[in-house]
Order: sequence, then C-alpha cells, then structure tokens
Amino acid sequence: LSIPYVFSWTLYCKNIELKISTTQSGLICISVNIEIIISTTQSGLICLSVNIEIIISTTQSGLICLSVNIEIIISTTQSGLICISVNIEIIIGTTQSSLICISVNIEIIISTTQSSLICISVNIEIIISTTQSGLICLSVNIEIIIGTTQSSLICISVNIEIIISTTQSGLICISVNIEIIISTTQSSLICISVNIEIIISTTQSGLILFCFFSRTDVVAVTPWLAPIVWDGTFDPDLVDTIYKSMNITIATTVFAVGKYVLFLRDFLETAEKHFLVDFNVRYYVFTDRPDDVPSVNLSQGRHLSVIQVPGSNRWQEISARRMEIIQTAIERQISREADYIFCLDVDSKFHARWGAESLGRLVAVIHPWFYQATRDHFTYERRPASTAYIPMDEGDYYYAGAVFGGLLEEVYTLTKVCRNQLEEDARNSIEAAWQEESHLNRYLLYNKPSKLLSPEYQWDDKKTKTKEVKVIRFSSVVKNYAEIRPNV
Ligand SMILES: CC(=O)N[C@H]1[C@@H](OP(=O)(O)OP(=O)(O)OC[C@H]2O[C@@H](n3ccc(=O)[nH]c3=O)[C@H](O)[C@@H]2O)O[C@H](CO)[C@H](O)[C@@H]1O
Ligand SMILES: [Mn+2]
Repeated sequence: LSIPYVFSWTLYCKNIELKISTTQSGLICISVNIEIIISTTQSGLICLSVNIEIIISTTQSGLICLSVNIEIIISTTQSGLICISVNIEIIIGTTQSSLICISVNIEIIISTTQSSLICISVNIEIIISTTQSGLICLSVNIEIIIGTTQSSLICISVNIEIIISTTQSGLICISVNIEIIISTTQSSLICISVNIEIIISTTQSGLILFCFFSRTDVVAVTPWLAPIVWDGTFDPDLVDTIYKSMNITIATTVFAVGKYVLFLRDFLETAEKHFLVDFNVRYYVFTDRPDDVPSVNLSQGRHLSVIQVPGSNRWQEISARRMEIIQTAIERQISREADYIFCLDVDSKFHARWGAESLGRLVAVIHPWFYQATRDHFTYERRPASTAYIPMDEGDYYYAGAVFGGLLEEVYTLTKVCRNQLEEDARNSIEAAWQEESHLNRYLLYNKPSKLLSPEYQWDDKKTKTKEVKVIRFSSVVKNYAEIRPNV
C-alpha cells in the first residue's frame, strides 16, 4: 500500500482529540487523547484530571510503537492536601536499529501531606530493553511505601531493585538493592533499616569493583569537583578520626530574636545528641531576650555564649542582619575562640549524626525544596538593580540560607561581602527576594563552595521524605508564622 499524498484528519472536540495522519515518508499515526481537567486554583485548590492517551504509530524504518497511558489525578493542595494518582503506562515499541523496549509502569499514590501526612505509594516497574550498540538493560523495581510523618512518624518502605546492564565499551553492571526501612521517629524512636546493596561492575580500564553500601542514585560531586555530602558516600568514623586529631573548635551561631527564643531548647538539646559529638563546639546565641535562654546540659568540650542584639519589628530585617552581626562577632570574639564556624537557623532540630564530614573551607547546603529543580525555577534575585542579582542563565545550585559555614576567615569574608551588599541594596531601597539567602546565593555563585551538604543537612518537616534522602540530619520544624514572627 502506498499513500500518494500527505493525509491528516483531526477531530477535535473540546477535550477529545482524534488524529489520523500520514506523513511524507508514509508514516501512519493514530492518536486518541481524552483529557478532562477540572481545576480551581489558589486557596481552595481542586484538580481533577483524567487523561487517556492511545498512540499507535509506525515511524521511519518500519518502527512500531504502541503506547497506552491512563492517568487519573485527584488532588487538592495547600493546607489539607489530598492527592490520589493512578498511573498505568504500557509501552511496547521497537525503535531504530531493532531496539526493543517493554515498559510496564503501575503507580498508585495516595497521599495527604502537611500536618498529618499519609502516604501510600505502590510502584511496580518492569523495563526490558536493548538499546543502540547492543546494550541490554533489565530493571525490576518494586517499591512499597506506607508512611505518616511528623509528630508520630511511621514509615515503612520496602524497595527491591534489580538492575542488570551492559553499557557501551563492554562494561557490566549488576546492582541488587534491597531496602527495608521501618521507623517511627521523634520522642519514641524506633528505627530499623536494612539496606543490602550489591554492585558488581567493571570499569573502562577493566577493573572489577565490588561495592557494598555505595550510592548510585545521587550525584556526589559538583562540576568543580567539590564533594556533595550524601549518606553512604563517606566513612563516618574515618572522617571523624581525621578531624579529631587536629583538635579543632567549631563555632555555631544561632539567632533567637523575639519569640524565636522558644526554639532554642529543642535546637540545643538535639544538637548535644547529634551535632559534632565529641568535638569542641562553641554555641553563640544572639538574642534580645537573654533571660529567656534555656539552660541546657552541655557535654564536655562544649560552651555557650549569649550575645545581646537588638530586636526588630520586621522578620526580614532580623534574618538579614545576621550577616552584619556574625561579621562583627567574628572580629570581636569568635576569631580567637574557634577554627571553623557554622551559621544555623534556630527553628530546627537535629535528628541524626552531623559529623566532621560537614567541615570544609567553605560549606553550603542545597535547599531541600530545590535540589530536584532546574535552574530556571531557582528563586534567585532576578532584578539587576539588586546587588544579589543573578541572570537567568547563571547559577549552580539553590543554597539554603539556614546553613552555611567553613573556615573562620572564609565565612568572615562571606558575611562581610553579603553585609555590604545588603546595605548597598538598603541605600537603594531594594530588598532582595529572599533577603540574605539571595545574597548568599549570589556570593556562592562567584565564590564556589569547597563542599556542599545534601538536603539531609537541611530538610523541612513540611516536605515528605524522598527516596534518595536516606537520613534526615537537621530539619526545619513546622511553625505558625503569624504566631511567631513580629510581622507577616
Ligand atoms: C530553610 C531556609 O533556608 N530558610 C531561610 C528562609 O526562611 P525561614 O522561614 O526559615 O526563615 P526564619 O523565619 O527561620 O528566619 C531565619 C532565622 O532568623 C532568625 N529569626 C527570624 C525571625 C525572628 O523573628 N526571630 C529570629 O530570631 C531565626 O534564627 C530564624 O531561624 O528565608 C530566610 C530569609 O528570608 C532565611 O534565609 C532562612 O535561612
Ligand atoms: Mn528557618
């Protein structure tokens, strides 16, 4: 059968689309697409989306591709989040040079997030494919997650992953990953975590590597070769031993202005359990309410100084002025008392080890809400009038303002530059989108950090734990902004 001319017929009726077309090289494509979307946005969001898509097509060189995709999404977001998502996807296809690809993907997600989080996720994925240059890839992935988080956290996660693949240049990679996590955290902690991972791989130079407990699911180095600290990429005991032999002291600044003094007890008590345990740590608490600083038992080698600072009726100013105050405190006091420094948000708690792996010349943390986002979604300051300005086509990561640190002299320069830029902006009556966090991001773009901490080191209790975050070390607590801040 030869089709003498290009033919295209489309029935388009509101949300139903039926398309039959032939293209110049005799390709046939039948596409049925039914889509129903009901949505109201802002404040009371409702979103109902039904999407059925069937595509049958032959492409150049006789390829056949059958794709069935059924997707049902029901969701209301913000405050009372409900999200039901059923996704069935079947793809059978042969592609160029006789590639075979069978992919079955069944995904069921039921979740309500924030306050009382419930999350049921069943994910079965079977992929069999041969790709160009004869690669074979077999991947079986079964994932079951049942979890409620915050206050009474329960999390059951079963993850079985089998990957067999050969890659270009004849590499073989066998990866078996079985992961069982049962955990309730906070107050009555129970945590059972079984992680068996076997990786056998041969690399280009013919080496065979047997790796146990290694990471293949995250990138652990920046393009400028700074490590990104993820659990499983370092030996905690070894790294602590190395730094302990240096007999260093780590300064830790924390601001508790106005009602934020309420966060101090949890912050300090959990820090004593998890933060640089067995190291010399000096806390510097900056507050306008020195009488409200709680007395917390400190371990040996640990000290706390209270430094009085003025209050303010704008949280933006309290947050931003930290740069100036830290700079001054380093000059006056801290430079004589410590080698390294961390500057942390007080509205947070430690949940697990934060050790010497975090130390480096200049250290920043990847913001938990942006580590999966692309650069165009980063909330950098975008107005050229601000000294925190970052053009759309620049930027490496979006760093959180809640954690930065490093050698004292490095952080001194950072705070000084950011302070000067904040003051220059103030003189020009412009305030960067995220105050000192915007200036920090601008500074770190042109002064690359020597070490990045993964979002394990700055999680957010409002955010459901993701698969690659094996351990939450430090996390922002959920707070009622209207109650706790001097202005909204
Ligand atoms: C996770 C993260 O990266 N958070 C950043 C974000 O929102 P956040 O919502 O985390 O800001 P926030 O309310 O925690 O304020 C930052 C910090 O300033 C101090 N504080 C603030 C208000 C107050 O009344 N009293 C007081 O002491 C306190 O130490 C607090 O932790 O944006 C802020 C700047 O806009 C900072 O960059 C925060 O680090
Ligand atoms: Mn905070």
